[in-house]
Amino acid sequence: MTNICYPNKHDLLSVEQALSEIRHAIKAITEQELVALPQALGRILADCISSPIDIPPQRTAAMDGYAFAAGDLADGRQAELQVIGIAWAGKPFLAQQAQGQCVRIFTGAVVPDFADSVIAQEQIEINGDTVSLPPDWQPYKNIRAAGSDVKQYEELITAPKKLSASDLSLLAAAGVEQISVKRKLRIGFFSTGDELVPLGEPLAIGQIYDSNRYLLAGLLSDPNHKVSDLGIVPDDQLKLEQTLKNAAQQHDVIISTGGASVGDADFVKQTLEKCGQVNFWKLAIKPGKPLAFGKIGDCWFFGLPGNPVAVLVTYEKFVKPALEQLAGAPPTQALRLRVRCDSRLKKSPGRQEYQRGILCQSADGELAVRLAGQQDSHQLKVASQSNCFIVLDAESSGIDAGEIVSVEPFSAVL
Ligand SMILES: Nc1nc2c(c(=O)[nH]1)N[C@H]1C(S)=C(S)[C@@H](COP(=O)(O)OP(=O)(O)OC[C@H]3O[C@@H](n4cnc5c(N)ncnc54)[C@H](O)[C@@H]3O)O[C@H]1N2
Ligand code: MOO
Repeated sequence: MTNICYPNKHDLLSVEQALSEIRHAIKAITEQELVALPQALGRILADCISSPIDIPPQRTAAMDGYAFAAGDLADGRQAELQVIGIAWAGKPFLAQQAQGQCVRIFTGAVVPDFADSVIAQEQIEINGDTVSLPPDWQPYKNIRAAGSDVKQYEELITAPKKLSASDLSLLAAAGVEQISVKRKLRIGFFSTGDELVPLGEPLAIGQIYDSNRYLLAGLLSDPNHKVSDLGIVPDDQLKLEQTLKNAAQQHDVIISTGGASVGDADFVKQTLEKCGQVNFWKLAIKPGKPLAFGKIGDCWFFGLPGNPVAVLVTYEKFVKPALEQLAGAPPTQALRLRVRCDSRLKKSPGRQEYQRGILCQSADGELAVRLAGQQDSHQLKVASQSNCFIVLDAESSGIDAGEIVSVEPFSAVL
């Protein structure tokens, strides 16, 4: 029998210390690739882009109506104008105009050179081929100047930025077809555990279905990721070592779940130590305490705990920001709200807790949160019913119903 030294609670790193360790360790990839605009949604812009053209390229009408030269008319007086042609969007009116004449014009059409004003059709009266302007007509209205959205050579989007639908629309308006983005991260993930069975097979006694790989596949779904599912690895140190070494050759990041704790079949931390380096292991967070972070060759490694809710929390708090940083994305942070909590929350001081909650908004806009259910870290149904984390500081010893708490809604970032 060997003497074993069990780590105690004083070995736990705080959430802030762990995030700072990750921030200092990880450097963004520098490689880029060109993609066509429709493929750029959600990708990370690598270089700033300037507009090759004015947007809009010419002066255009903002209303359906009539284009005329205000200088032809006496201020504040009713006026009759002869309609001499039509300017359509895409089919400009190119002929000359004489004093007292105007052109029928539609929204988006180029405003003829002679005109400096457009009046909306609701404001005029039509008499045959003339229109009469009301006495209160106003000059210089309803014309969008060339470049009034963006001037030629003006910067359209500053890099780095995760490209949104509005960004793609802006780039398309400027005629930009190819976009330089950061290359995708190659990410491999696997589950460890002799008890795990893939979907489609019957369960023998003691076995459970591997749910973590489906959780991770969903969490990792992002246009900046090229993800490989490496399956289930048994609780066998040699097999784990081989998997880690092979996967490290082909990926930027490997993520495992399970085997991260201190049981006799938990080999993740010691295997990481053998194949590479351990930057940290064991955090003052609940759930998610036995999280291992390190490196094998050039490949970053996250050994997440096996409990499914601990996977959710450690992915959101540590893996997600690490992947964003590695991918060269601008940093984001979870939106944190201070709201009333309608449940009593139990907690022992020591670890920062991410309890699963349900955030609601009343008809008058007031926010309140309640506990989604029991908080054991195997309870996936409660996680599935929740829509936010209720964040309790490490020192907190719980709260009474009615107190104000910090809440992080899922999928809301700043
Ligand atoms: N003596 C101690 N025991 C434990 C500690 C501790 O500090 N001292 N920490 C506990 C905490 S906290 C966690 S979290 C777990 C994590 O342990 P492991 O990372 O080693 O995870 P496993 O033991 O492999 O599994 C834990 C639990 O999760 C189930 N599991 C694992 N993988 C999957 C999967 N892919 N899909 C679904 N469910 C999975 C597994 O069957 C276990 O029930 O350790 C505590 N123990
Ligand atoms: O961190 Mo564990 O995830 O408390 O169960």
